[in-house]
Amino acid sequence: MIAVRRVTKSFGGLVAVDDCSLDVVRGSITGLIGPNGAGKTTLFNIIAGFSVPEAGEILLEGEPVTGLSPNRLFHKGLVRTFQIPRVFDRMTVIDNLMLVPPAQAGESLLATWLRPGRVVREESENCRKAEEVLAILELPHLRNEYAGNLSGGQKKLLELGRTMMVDPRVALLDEPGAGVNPVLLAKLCNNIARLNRELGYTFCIIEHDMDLVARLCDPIIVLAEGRVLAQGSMDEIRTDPAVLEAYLSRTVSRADAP
Ligand SMILES: Nc1ncnc2c1ncn2[C@@H]1O[C@H](COP(=O)(O)OP(=O)(O)OP(=O)(O)O)[C@@H](O)[C@H]1O
Repeated sequence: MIAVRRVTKSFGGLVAVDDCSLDVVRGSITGLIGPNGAGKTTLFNIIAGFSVPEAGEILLEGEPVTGLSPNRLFHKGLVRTFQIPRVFDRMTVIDNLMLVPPAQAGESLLATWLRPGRVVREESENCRKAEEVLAILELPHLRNEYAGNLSGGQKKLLELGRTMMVDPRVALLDEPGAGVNPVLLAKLCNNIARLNRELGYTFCIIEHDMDLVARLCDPIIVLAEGRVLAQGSMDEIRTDPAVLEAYLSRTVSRADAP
């Protein structure tokens, strides 16, 4: 689904992603893990068009997409969420969902005059889809709540819901579990697994919560210093000496820090 080929990105003298190549296989829930500063978010930003690499290439189902804007990639079915959910606080939950589908006729003043039937049809289809998403995520009771009043975990569910509004081919989730209470986390995991199993969504997930990774992800790709250090199942990763070394050395160096 996604091929990263020899991608490099630096900030000043610091090489954040270093000649990195990896694949996200169609239909998988691929985990992307690694110590702080390993380059995970930088790589996500490059894949989703928020940042342009100095070298290398990104392919989406074989098509070169390096440097395309997030908007163009969104239209090609690639969506991403953020560690801190980006929802519209002053809009209701249902409006946050209905706003997502691209190029709605109702956004054009001319279309509302010339093709009112089409605008109404699109809007009601959009509303039906949003209600369906709310039902799947078990959020109908929050339908008319302002997004700004939701808890952090509920916002993460809403953000997942926003990706579902466009039936993405692949969704990149940045730390979906961070700051989410255990009850909502279980719900979030169930939904990701279900979307993968029943609707065939491909996911690539950055996550520090190893329970979540073990529960959802296969394969798991470990990044360290901007490169792929290891990949495989959780059992393979857990016992890989290079992976243990990368995590342990970080823990030790942090413990040594003043
Ligand atoms: N905009 C930027 N300007 C300068 N340096 C940056 C920038 N973005 C990232 N970096 C640096 O690049 C390196 C990789 O950062 P990145 O955020 O991609 O790592 P990460 O694996 O996502 O870390 P974490 O798990 O802590 O989120 C880090 O050393 C970071 O300080």
